[in-house]
Amino acid sequence: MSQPDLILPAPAKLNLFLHITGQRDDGYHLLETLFQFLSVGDTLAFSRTNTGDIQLTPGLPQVADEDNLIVKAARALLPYRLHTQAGIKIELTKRLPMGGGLGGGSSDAATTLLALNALWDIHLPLEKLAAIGLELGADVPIFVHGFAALARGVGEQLTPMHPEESWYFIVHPNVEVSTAQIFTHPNLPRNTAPLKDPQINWADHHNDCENLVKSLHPQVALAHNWLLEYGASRMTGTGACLFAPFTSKEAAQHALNNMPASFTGFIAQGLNTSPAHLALNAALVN
Ligand SMILES: C[C@@](CO)(OP(=O)(O)O)[C@H](O)COP(=O)(O)OP(=O)(O)OC[C@H]1O[C@@H](n2ccc(N)nc2=O)[C@H](O)[C@@H]1O
Ligand SMILES: Nc1ncnc2c1ncn2[C@@H]1O[C@H](COP(=O)(O)OP(=O)(O)O)[C@@H](O)[C@H]1O
Repeated sequence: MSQPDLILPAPAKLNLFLHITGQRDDGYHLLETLFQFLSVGDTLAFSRTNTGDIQLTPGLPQVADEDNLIVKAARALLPYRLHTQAGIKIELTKRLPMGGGLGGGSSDAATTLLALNALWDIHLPLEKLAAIGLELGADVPIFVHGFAALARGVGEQLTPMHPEESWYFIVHPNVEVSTAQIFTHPNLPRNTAPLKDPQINWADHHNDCENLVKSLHPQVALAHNWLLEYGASRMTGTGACLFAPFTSKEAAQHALNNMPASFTGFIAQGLNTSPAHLALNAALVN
């Protein structure tokens, strides 16, 4: 077996807070949310082919290949290839839970855009790559740009931020939350006042989806009640995962060791630069 041409991580993200400040005419919600990357994520290995097509191995059992955000991202770049016979084989190592609010699908899509932009000699600027990504999902641009940021609009207007790179304990209550269901629910709060000062201590803010998700999914409320014993903790995105910050890896590991068997969890470090960008830059230099 020959070695892949490029191996890149697709990191998870946390929404350290998530305010909903309004709704657009097309139904999409206006957000103010602070994104930070995590040191844990999926891994994608890319091998160039000259068959002109896109192969994904293994696919995801729950998602048809044509709906997989990896395949959709690769397809979106087909028109920009210099050579129509340029193809790609992508091997996916999936670690992130789906529908967990950790952005795994969006991150996989962004990593694919970054990789093929290089491997297919496309070299679009990141701004253009992020615009292509936004068509695939509201969270794709933050992963394409690769810096921790306060996101406004539907997640595409980014102001770089530098939250503390804490260790986190992330708890998955083992339920999957549908983003579309939360955003169409009548009880979702939609009128949090926009922040006046972008210098943010994230712990002072909140996640507008949290109470609704906990009322619809009691397992999330149970997990949160347990995690609150370890201090400030919060839901990420539209759930279901919850996170709590720790000052050391050991303290986060201690909480993980005490976790009830009905939940799953992991520890990870918060990162203000995406490991996908660090790995891509390192590969391009070598
Ligand atoms: C709210 C966030 C915060 O990170 O939640 P998570 O999905 O990560 O939990 C994201 O922006 C989600 O982004 P993403 O998961 O890419 O959403 P999309 O595929 O674009 O949209 C899924 C559905 O959610 C709704 N949606 C999404 C984003 C948004 N700002 N307003 C919305 O109303 C739309 O109804 C859309 O049909
Ligand atoms: N490569 C992928 N990885 C994960 N989910 C994907 C992927 N491609 C498409 N999806 C779809 O996107 C949905 C949201 O996935 P994900 O990004 O992991 O969750 P979240 O948006 O809650 O963080 C999944 O339930 C799945 O149907």
